Amino acid sequence: EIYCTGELLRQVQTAKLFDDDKYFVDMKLKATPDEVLAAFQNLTSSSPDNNLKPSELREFLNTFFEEPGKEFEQWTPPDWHDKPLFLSKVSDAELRSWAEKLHHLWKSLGRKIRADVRDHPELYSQIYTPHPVIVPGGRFRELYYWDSYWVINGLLLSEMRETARGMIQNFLYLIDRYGFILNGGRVYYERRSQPPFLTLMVESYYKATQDKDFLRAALPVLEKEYHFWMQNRSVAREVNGTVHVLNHYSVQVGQPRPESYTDDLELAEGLTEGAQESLWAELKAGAESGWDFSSRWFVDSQGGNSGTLKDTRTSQILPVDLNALLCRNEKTLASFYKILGDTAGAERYDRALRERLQAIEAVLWDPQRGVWFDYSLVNNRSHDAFYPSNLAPLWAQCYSQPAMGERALRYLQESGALKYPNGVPTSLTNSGQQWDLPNAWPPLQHMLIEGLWSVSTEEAEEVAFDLAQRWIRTNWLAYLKYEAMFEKYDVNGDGKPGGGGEYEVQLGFGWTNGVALQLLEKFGDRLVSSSTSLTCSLGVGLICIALVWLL
Ligand SMILES: OC[C@H]1O[C@H](O[C@H]2O[C@H](CO)[C@@H](O)[C@H](O)[C@H]2O)[C@H](O)[C@@H](O)[C@@H]1O
Repeated sequence: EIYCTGELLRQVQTAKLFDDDKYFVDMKLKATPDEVLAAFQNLTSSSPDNNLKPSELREFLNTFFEEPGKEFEQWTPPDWHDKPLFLSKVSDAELRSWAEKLHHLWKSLGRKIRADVRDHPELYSQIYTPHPVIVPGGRFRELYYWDSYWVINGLLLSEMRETARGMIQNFLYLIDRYGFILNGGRVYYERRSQPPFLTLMVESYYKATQDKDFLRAALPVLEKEYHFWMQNRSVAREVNGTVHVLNHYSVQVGQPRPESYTDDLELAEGLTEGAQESLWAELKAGAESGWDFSSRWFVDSQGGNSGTLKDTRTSQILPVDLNALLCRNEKTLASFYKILGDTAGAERYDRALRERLQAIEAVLWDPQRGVWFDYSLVNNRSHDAFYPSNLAPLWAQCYSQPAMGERALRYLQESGALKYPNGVPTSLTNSGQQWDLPNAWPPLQHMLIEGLWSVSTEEAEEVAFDLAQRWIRTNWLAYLKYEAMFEKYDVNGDGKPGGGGEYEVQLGFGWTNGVALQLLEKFGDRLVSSSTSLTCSLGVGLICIALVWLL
């Protein structure tokens, strides 16, 4: 009550005292929850209809709440240092100096939670975690689960191993406490997770440090998270007499999201109570997917993949990327057991991996189109729209025949998604939602580029490099214009931040910086900052060389 549900939350949010509903639920209490609720009850019982006027609510908040941000103390990552080695891999001088600036940004995104949050958790929506974190930035003041994978990879390139290790330890702590990892570090995120990337964070850390003791300590906790997904987020499907188990996002909480309360309330206006509850649960499942929100989760009355936000049915879709991610988790867990010499453990996850592969190929792989599609449980058929997530099995290396990789490349080339100057859009549908055209998101670009690179043919590697070049160029151009990094970008225009959805585009930005650093490190010997040279990289060859020479 107060931060997640109840009358106080309802009255404050519907009075729209702040531009963003997240503001109120991030405020700190000045008195105990009981005292605050009793004072509220007192006031409302003496007001007409038990409703306070906006001015009374404002006064009430001034008395009992502090502005957001009081939960952190000043902190600079102690392992930050000038000139990490990877910078020397970036040949283009302008990109190298920009990479240095990105490396500096970790200092402004670092947060340490005050001990008072640990000692008086009832006064905060912030959840205490023992180690400092790198946050996404802007309105996202707290840690976020899947964002942290790209942040940690960036930190490891920046040689900030202590900070990366601390972030992983926070997640292990959250699993011990909740049985799974929350969407983000606030009490209002307590009932949902996000794409399960912790095992891969540990893999990145292990690759950088070879620390077997850390791996040994983490492994039982990683297994616990894996079981959470298998026990609470799985569905069985029979195909040709064989039962396959696949995973989906699902949250059984039929109330508006506290941090976007009025959006959810307004969207559900006019629906029956049951339909409202089910829509709110589906929106929360959408948030759990990390793709909040997208036409990808729309299921219309005919069972097709069109509609509006009101048609969100996330739990009714078996998503390609979630299953590819779990497949990669299974492979990685098996490899951890092998490293630690535990053959039985390795065999357990090798078996899970074999079963996953069969399930993905039976239910999600489309042999005609040569790619993987999300599967709808509403009418037991695929949703064949384009999403970069359709190629996630490449990134996870979760497919049985090398030819499938080449076919998926062909699918991508024929999809129309490669025609945009700044990267691959999240979908080809402009729904006004932020996980749709024209937005392109850093994690999706990175997974696609890595996936194509892993196909290992010259053609696939060239497409991967070309996408990396386009992405770096748009990030860099936007940085030149705004001196900022954004959570998402527009696939059109010259360095244009993304838009749409329920909040303003945010600056900072954790995963964007992590992805840019990874691409700069991987392709640093070839990436260029100027558009003349970009045309060269796009294959205009000799004419281009002559042009550069003339200029
Ligand atoms: O407040 C609205 C929603 O905001 C978050 O989602 C978006 O930002 C996250 C942090 O960068 C990112 O992980 C997610 O993919 C974005 O869509 C939050 O995670 C949602 O739960 C929340 O409802």
